Amino acid sequence: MEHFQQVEPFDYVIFGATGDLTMRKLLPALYNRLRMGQIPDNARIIGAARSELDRAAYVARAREALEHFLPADVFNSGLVERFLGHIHYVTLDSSKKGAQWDSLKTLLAGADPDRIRVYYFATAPQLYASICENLHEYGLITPRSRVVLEKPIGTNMATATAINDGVGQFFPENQIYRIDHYLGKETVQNVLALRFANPLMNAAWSAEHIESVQITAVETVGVEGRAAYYDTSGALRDMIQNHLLQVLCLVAMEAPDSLEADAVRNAKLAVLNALRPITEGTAAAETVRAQYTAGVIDGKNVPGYLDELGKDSTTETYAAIRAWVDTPRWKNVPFYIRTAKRSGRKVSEIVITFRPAATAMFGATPASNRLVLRVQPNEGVELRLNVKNPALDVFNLQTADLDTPIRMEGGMPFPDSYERLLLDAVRGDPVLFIRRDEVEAAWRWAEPILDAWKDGKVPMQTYSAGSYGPEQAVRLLAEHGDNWHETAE
Ligand SMILES: NC(=O)C1=CN([C@@H]2O[C@H](COP(=O)(O)OP(=O)(O)OC[C@H]3O[C@@H](n4cnc5c(N)ncnc54)[C@H](OP(=O)(O)O)[C@@H]3O)[C@@H](O)[C@H]2O)C=CC1
Ligand SMILES: O=C1O[C@H](COP(=O)(O)O)[C@@H](O)[C@H](O)[C@H]1O
Repeated sequence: MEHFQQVEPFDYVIFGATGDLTMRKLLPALYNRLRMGQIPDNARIIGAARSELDRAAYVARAREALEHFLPADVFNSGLVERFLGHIHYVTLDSSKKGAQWDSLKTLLAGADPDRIRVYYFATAPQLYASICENLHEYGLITPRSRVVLEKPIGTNMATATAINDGVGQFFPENQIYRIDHYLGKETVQNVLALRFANPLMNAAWSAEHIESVQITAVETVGVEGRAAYYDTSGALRDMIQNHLLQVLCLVAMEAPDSLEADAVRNAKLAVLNALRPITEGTAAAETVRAQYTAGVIDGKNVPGYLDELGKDSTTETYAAIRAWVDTPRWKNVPFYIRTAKRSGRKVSEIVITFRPAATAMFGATPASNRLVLRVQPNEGVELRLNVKNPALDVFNLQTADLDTPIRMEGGMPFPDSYERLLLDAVRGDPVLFIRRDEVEAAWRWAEPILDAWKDGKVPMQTYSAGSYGPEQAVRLLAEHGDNWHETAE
């Protein structure tokens, strides 16, 4: 049975409290932690946004959101009312100074000054610096305050640096928690357990035995209600610069000395710094970008990206990249990364393909061992082995998949990654959050790719909604005799 430990009393101030992220993810996550007995009775969740609402009106919105976003078997009206009792609201334009900040100050002053304060920025990143400036000016930053920054941390190196500088002027790095919800996913954290707690894996975890690595995160949804954001972002900024590079780091890093935040972050940073730059000259060979056209998903017709947007756009909804980690451990091992909106399936997985056995004793070369870490859905680990085919009287091989689901006791679904991360910030545990130098190293690698795309060095491909993606992405692997995991079935 997992043990959820209560945390110290806290005030969680959410800037952007009326927005999609708060309603869809943050409030349900905090409610679930209350259900698990983790939220102290006197903890407060303080919403802040410009909308002029009193506490009752905000609580009514929060109740509606919980009704809408929580699964029916998790929604318990008694517990929901208890949860709503923790909620407060202040109307506040965080870009401006003025009396509204005094209301927040008065509310916060009602608790012990040593109480943990988490300021969660679930609002536009352009506001982060001014929120911090105001928090400082109104005396709201205490030694036990921390700030959680939602992505995107910038759209390129310059804007990321500006955000980091703006926040860093008022909060030291050890009080800044840059959230990446992929790091809160159980199977992503399991990469560390699998690699470093199993000598069997650890011994084989290098170019000597590994032929290639695939990291996939594809989804059936399109841009939903977020077209305005997504069209200025695209697949590379939305998923690869952050989530998938973080996953790549965990797969590729050297063993950290401990699970302390800086040990893990230093090891990840070394990987980011070792990523081979993709330049205007190599982008066409190493990257593929594409937009979805109309298609069918789950039996339903869906429009193409441009029709959904209602205008022309050069934003990619699919990206595939062949990345190289230039360290002795990963010499000549391609890391294939891909992400897509409107794919035919929702899958996030890490696939490690091992080199085939170098033996002639079975006639044909045995199939490569393949390790699949299923991040979602059906979290689990799958290992393809060669075994003797018992059906024949000649000695022939067949493959057999060892498949272990990873489940909570009692078959309960895993907590949403936000649940863990929100409370890690309360506990002051930054190991699953990203340090400034990691964000900037990721931009140093990603930005030249975006530049090459903007300069037209890589043609925009198309793929039908519901398909696996553009043909060119298949070729990216075929050049090395590889194929994407689904095409191998
Ligand atoms: N939605 C999602 O799934 C995800 C979102 N994110 C990130 O989270 C952040 C929020 O996203 P999302 O919830 O979708 O955005 P929304 O546009 O839905 O919400 C924005 C929120 O910010 C508030 N706001 C806007 N301007 C101000 C201001 N000047 N002062 C105070 N509050 C303000 C809005 O409320 P009001 O108008 O009342 O002021 C609203 O509560 C963004 O950085 C986004 O990139 C990251 C990952 C996923
Ligand atoms: O950060 C984001 O992630 C989601 C995908 O997350 P997942 O946990 O469902 O895999 C993606 O839909 C969204 O565009 C992106 O901003």
